[in-house]
Amino acid sequence: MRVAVLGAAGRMGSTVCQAVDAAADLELVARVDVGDDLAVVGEAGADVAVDFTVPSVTEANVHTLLDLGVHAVVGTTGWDDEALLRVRRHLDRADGIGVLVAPNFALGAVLAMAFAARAARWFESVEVVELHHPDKVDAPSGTARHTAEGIARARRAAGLGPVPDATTQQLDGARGAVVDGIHVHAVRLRGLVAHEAILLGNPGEQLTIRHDSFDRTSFMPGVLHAVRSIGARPGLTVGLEHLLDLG
Ligand SMILES: NC(=O)C1=CN([C@@H]2O[C@H](COP(=O)(O)OP(=O)(O)OC[C@H]3O[C@@H](n4cnc5c(N)ncnc54)[C@H](O)[C@@H]3O)[C@@H](O)[C@H]2O)C=CC1
Ligand SMILES: O=C(O)C1=N[C@H](C(=O)O)C[C@H](O)C1
Repeated sequence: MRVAVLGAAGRMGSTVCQAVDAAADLELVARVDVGDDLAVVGEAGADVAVDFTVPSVTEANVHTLLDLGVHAVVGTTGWDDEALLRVRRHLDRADGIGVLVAPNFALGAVLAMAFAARAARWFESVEVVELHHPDKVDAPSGTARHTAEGIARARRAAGLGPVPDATTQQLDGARGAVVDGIHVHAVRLRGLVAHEAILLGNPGEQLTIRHDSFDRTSFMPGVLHAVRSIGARPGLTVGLEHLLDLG
């Protein structure tokens, strides 16, 4: 299988290039970074392109890949419902092509999100705290947004109301961002890579579900699994959980 990497000079892109290079069944045929023409992906005969670029360009990259007939595995964050809908519509005209948009490829992070959604219906309170390196450009993390959305969906399905919160006075931002009714807090600290804690509370007890990526190699098994699987999954898939039978 022939693989192109977009954002190849970045922290994630360079790690993906190493992982693809080291995989006997994959061939790295194009390394693309800022200023390069995406046409090289088609010229190199790539079957799949992996995108770890920046939120401001990732959607345009995916549309170009679809025009080139190349499957896409996207780890870049910053996607909203409108952008996903535009890709879905484009896919209607791109027969047999698959696109995966996944906010986190670490298997432990995907499991943490699944566990949190499973636990959510049994707890009155829940908040999400994400902690990252300070070079990250978006907040809250894509993972935290996806986590909060999964929790909110599970709470709605169980008929739970809003989380309790008596706050009537606050400094702006003191209670974090609110994603689908769930409070999400973002920490940026030198030395960190990517971490998330989901705090679930009931009278007299707390459950904490925590995941830590200490190194970007943690994302590689999930990325390679997606690269190998996406060709058999036409259309748009959001979240690696759907490729791991956890969705
Ligand atoms: N889904 C997941 O498991 C993970 C997702 N991420 C996300 O991946 C993205 C990248 O993260 P990092 O590698 O840490 O960032 P980074 O800043 O180290 O790398 C981004 C790279 O994209 C390049 N780039 C910018 N515009 C481009 C364009 N138009 N075409 C091609 N390349 C372009 C930059 O020059 C840079 O080399 C972020 O959105 C981050 O949140 C990060 C880690 C894991
Ligand atoms: O920017 C990062 O580093 C990460 N971004 C993703 C996110 O926003 O969720 C995944 C992981 O947390 C690392």
